[in-house]
Amino acid sequence: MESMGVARWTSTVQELAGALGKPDVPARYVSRGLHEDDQQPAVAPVPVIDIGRLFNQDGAVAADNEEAKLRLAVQSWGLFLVTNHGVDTSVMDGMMAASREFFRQPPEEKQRYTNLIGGERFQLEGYGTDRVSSTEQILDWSDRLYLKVEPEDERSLALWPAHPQTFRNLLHEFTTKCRVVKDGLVRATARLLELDDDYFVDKFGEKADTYARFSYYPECPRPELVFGLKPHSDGSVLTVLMVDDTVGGLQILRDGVWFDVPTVPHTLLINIGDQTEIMSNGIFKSPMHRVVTNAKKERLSLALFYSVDPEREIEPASQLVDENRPALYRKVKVKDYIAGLYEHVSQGTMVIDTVKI
Ligand SMILES: O=C(O)CCC(=O)C(=O)O
Ligand SMILES: [Fe+2]
Repeated sequence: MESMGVARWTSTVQELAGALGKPDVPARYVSRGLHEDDQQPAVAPVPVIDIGRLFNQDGAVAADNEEAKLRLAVQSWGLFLVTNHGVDTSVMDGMMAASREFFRQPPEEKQRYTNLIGGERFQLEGYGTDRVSSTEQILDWSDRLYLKVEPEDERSLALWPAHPQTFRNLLHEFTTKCRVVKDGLVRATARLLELDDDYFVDKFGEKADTYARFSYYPECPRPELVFGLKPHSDGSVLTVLMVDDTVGGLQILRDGVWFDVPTVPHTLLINIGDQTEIMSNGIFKSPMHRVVTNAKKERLSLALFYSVDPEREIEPASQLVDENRPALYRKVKVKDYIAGLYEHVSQGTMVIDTVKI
């Protein structure tokens, strides 16, 4: 479908934003009505967890306290901030600066990493816009650089920016440190569910894949009409997110109300993904979130999506299923789930609904 000329959308949002001389946006980007929900959202009081303490089982009292915060976080918002995470501030700042520099390059430089094969067939990895499957699809006000970072031997280094020169090393360093954060968090999550500590670590498998998504949100002349990213939940087990600390935009839905997610320099944001919701049999929910646009400032984020080996199947943990709480999700192959996710995201629907029993 996307290879049909009619569905193609070759201009990136950045080019479009740069070319716009008047305060308007093409109709294809308009995804909400004027004044639909124009009340200033409250800031979500999401927990801030010191994971140095959480992971340190020797300091039992301190760890208990952090574990209580984690329990609260995953049972309420499904999203939390982490400090003391072991990723050097120089790596975080360097990675953000290098990504900004990548997106600031002229279009022809970035096109060397294009996500369109032969100029038209969409592939997951590379630089460009999201997949455009039909002319009816409402588009998001963001460009992306999407790269597989794990397994390391499956990296397509040709699509990793060579400029700035620091980019590749920083991304390698960042993902190496974030892997430790992810492993510790899935162990802590398993403990909360009274599963073996390594329950999720083992589920991931040797061929588990991790994708990095750099999102670039240009200034948008009509932020009240256009989303940087439409409401969605992540298809991952969990997502580690590093956001611009100078401009907000991420919002989270709770009980039908949208809240701003706070930004705190040098923290990482963690959100639970659909694969955890399925494996925890719905005890932990994958939160709906979205990104709003900003009229005056560009914004950047980097998400790492941690997923189970695509060839494996996931289902609710048998320990979490009994006659009082039957399985709420059916077994699904991860590869099929993720393929469904891309389809649903482009149509603005929820893939998790397709596996609910
Ligand atoms: O840019 C952000 O803050 C969030 C990005 C996000 O939700 C995603 O990439 O799935
Ligand atoms: Fe997301």
